[in-house]
Amino acid sequence: MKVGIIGAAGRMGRILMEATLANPDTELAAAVDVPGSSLIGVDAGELLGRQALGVALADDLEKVVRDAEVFIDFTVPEATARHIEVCRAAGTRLVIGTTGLNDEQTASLRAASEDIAICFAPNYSIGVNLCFKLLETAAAVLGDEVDIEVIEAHHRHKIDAPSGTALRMGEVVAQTLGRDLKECAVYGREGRTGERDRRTIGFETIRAGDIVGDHTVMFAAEGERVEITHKASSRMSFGRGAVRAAQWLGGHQRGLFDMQDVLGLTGDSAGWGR
Ligand SMILES: NC(=O)C1=CN([C@@H]2O[C@H](COP(=O)(O)OP(=O)(O)OC[C@H]3O[C@@H](n4cnc5c(N)ncnc54)[C@H](OP(=O)(O)O)[C@@H]3O)[C@@H](O)[C@H]2O)C=CC1
Ligand SMILES: O=C(O)C1=N[C@H](C(=O)O)C[C@H](O)C1
Repeated sequence: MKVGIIGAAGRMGRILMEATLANPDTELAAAVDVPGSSLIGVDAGELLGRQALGVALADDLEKVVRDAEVFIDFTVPEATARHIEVCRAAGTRLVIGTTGLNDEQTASLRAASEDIAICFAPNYSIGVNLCFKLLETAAAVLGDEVDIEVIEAHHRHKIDAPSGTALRMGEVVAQTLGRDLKECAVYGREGRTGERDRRTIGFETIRAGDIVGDHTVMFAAEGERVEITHKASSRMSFGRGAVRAAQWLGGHQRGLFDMQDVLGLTGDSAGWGR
């Protein structure tokens, strides 16, 4: 399968190109980064410190959108919003890893999936997607008798908070408990906060050094607590998952999916794909 990478010069872009090259069933067919980048025109192989691959870094998805069967986009929300429209017009499939999309951008993604197949997930690692299922079980068993906090830590370069994964974890728990995350989320605390309301779900964010991505959901009762933790130690865990999603998307013409669909973990809890 011919795969194109958008945001190819970024932290994840480079990993995604390596993951595409390492997979015997995928071929790196295109690479795109931001217009004006000094790396435009450079061969993708050179970007990776390898021999030339014959794929020059393009400055606009529109120029190469027909060179690949599926594109993988890990960039920024404004760029992803445009890439969705370019792929929609060309009929090209899209795997999206970008986090921090606003409601309007998510709605346009949903609309585009009426014409093309899109996979949209805040985290493509197998471990985090397993954690989403474990969280459903924990929330269902522990119910309203516990205080729930989502704690995440990432590298100092991350520009959005809380992480997309933390928000999804909160959504999974809230939905299992019949709560609306928009109404019950508390983002950080400071000053005279008053006693904790048990129906809230708290979020704490750490940004430091080179942390790849840590997430913990704490269910704390009187006398005991349960913590479900995932720690990513390599971005390749996300890269391999996204390339797997790209392959899987090849079997679909249109529709909105997430990594739970790719892994066959789809249950009752709604992901972004439903
Ligand atoms: N779903 C998942 O599993 C994961 C999701 N992510 C998410 O992926 C996104 C990217 O993360 P990361 O790789 O660390 O970030 P980086 O900043 O390292 O990479 C983003 C790349 O996209 C480029 N870019 C910006 N605008 C455009 C544009 N209009 N067209 C093409 N390329 C563009 C940037 O260029 P420049 O820097 O020059 O602006 C940069 O090279 C984030 O939203 C992050 O949260 C990250 C890891 C896992
Ligand atoms: O920006 C990152 O690095 C990551 N972002 C994703 C998120 O926001 O959840 C996934 C992963 O934790 C790494």
